[in-house]
Parts: sequence; C-alpha cells; structure tokens
Amino acid sequence: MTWKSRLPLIVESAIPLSLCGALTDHVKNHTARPRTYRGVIDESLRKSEYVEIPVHLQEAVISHCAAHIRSHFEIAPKCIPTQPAVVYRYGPGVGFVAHHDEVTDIERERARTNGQPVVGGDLTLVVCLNTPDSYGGGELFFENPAQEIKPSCGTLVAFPATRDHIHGVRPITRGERVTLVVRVDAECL
Ligand SMILES: O=C(O)CCC(=O)C(=O)O
Ligand SMILES: [Fe+2]
Repeated sequence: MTWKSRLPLIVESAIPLSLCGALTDHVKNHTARPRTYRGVIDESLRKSEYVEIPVHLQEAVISHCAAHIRSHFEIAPKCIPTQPAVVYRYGPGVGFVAHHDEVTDIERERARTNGQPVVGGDLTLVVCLNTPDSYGGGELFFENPAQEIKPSCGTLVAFPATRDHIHGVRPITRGERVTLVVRVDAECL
C-alpha cells in the first residue's frame, strides 16, 4: 500500500492556539476575495473567500505538523515556497461540493487570467482556525470511507491530494467557518 492510499490523518491540537491567532489576525487585516472552483467563481458549488498567507506562517504550520505526517504517511512534508497557503472563510450557504484536490489542466489554464492561486502539491493539510460552536453545518466530509468531522480549533486534517480522496464541506447554516489550507510535496524518507 502506498502512502497515497492511506486514510486521512486527524490530529487534535496540532497547531498551538497562538499560531491560530496569528493566522486569524493576518486574515482580519487583509481583504478576502471570492474563491474559484475549477477556475470559475460559482457560489452554487463553493461559497468561500480566501486570503493568502505569508510563507513564514506557512512554514511554522508545516513544522508543527511534520512529525505527525511522517509517522502516519511515512513521508516528509516539503514546503512549496512558490505556492501560497490560503485561509478560507465560509459564510452561510453552500460550503464546497465533493471534489478531489488534484490540480487539473483546466484550472491551470484558467489561473493564467483569473488572478487566483493554483493550490497544487502531493498532500493537503487543513487546519481549523475557529471553534465548531461558532458555526452551524460546515462538516468536512470524506466519501470513501464515509466520514464527517467538525474538528476543534488547531486540529490538523491531512490527506493525499489524489482523485481517490473525494471530500467537501457541508453547507454552513449559521456563523462563519475558517480553515487554513496548506499544500505540501512529499519527500520519501
Ligand atoms: O476548508 C476546508 O475544510 C476544505 C477546503 C478544500 O477542500 C480545498 O481547499 O480543496
Ligand atoms: Fe479540497
């Protein structure tokens, strides 16, 4: 079994609250922009805004997650410095439909003109930045095997960015859901 067929890794309190706070502060001081799905803004498929995160905060997050990732996936996470981590803010409405995180050619092509970052890489790290009681709905779901999670602030959820790992975000019914998404490459140990 290769590392890419492993189940998602879930680690509570992987990120210290102080780092969650630094990320949240960054977001508060920057204008959020609507996020695309397959290169197009379509709120019936994905309703979230994003803010790009500076590389030093991205590296801090990766260093807190590295040991967990090594032991679960048996690979080392490698920062992709040219590619910004993003914080997503989801308000009430459609969350994010079921999808996979493998970058497609159509997304790459549309990114040449839509001003949006292409978020590629081998492994997706999702870190929850607010508490689950601050929003209704918004569960992160996986399809195979079926799993629905609503993690606490500072929890890491990591999974391979392949077509097999179909996932999405249930519609937010109240409040705001805030997550950080960092993509890393995998280095063999
Ligand atoms: O916000 C989340 O929990 C997941 C986001 C996601 O699936 C993605 O950016 O590809
Ligand atoms: Fe995704």
